[in-house]
Amino acid sequence: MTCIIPDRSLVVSCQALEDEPLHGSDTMVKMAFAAMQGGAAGIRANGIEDIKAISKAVDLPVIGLLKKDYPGNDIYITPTLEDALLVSQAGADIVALDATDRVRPDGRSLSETIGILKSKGILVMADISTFEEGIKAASFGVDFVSTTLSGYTPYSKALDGPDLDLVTKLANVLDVPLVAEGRISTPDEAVSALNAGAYFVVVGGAITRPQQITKKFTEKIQERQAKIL
Ligand SMILES: CC(=O)N[C@H](C=O)[C@@H](O)[C@H](O)[C@H](O)COP(=O)(O)O
Repeated sequence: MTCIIPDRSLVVSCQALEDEPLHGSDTMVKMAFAAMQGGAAGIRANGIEDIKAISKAVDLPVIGLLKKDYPGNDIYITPTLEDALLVSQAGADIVALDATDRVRPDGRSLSETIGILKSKGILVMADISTFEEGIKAASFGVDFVSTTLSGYTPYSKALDGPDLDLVTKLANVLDVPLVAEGRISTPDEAVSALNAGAYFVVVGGAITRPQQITKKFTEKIQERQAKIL
């Protein structure tokens, strides 16, 4: 399969929600530029404005998503077909969507949603949380399966680091590229995910969320203080 994102490469997720200090398309474009200068092969971006701005300004493939809350529903990554179409129209080269085994807010099944997107020639990344969800999403014809939501559904295990077990198991059986995403904090963890069979890795907070990076330092320093006292 020809892929617009090279094998064994790094995609940087440049996202800042409204309540985060770096929120805003100007900042996210700068983050994406910085990622490109560092050698990233692609960008993952959230929200119509950020997707438009980044895909216009940065010459890298963009994996787009739309984080949106629907009252009474837990799905928040590109929850509906309409959201997915908006992401595609905004200029995303690949549309990432929640592909967990949960009821979608628009009442469409996952297979129907994927089927419609594929009939329009849209590349789809399935964000899953378990092995079974990965197998199911692949059978519905997605182009990529990503471990994005492992640890973020009530029925998946929340680990401190990346879910390398899930990466290994899915990479072994899937015919479509398996993407390792979620809690990859160091270059060594990224390499471990590639060694486990990931086609490419997506790294977010460890590169683009300075408040998260700072917290790692302050926590270590506090731990040291606690040992001394
Ligand atoms: C669970 C969820 O909502 N993940 C989101 C998906 O787009 C982003 O907030 C993450 O930053 C992205 O998946 C990369 O992961 P990490 O920031 O851990 O490297």
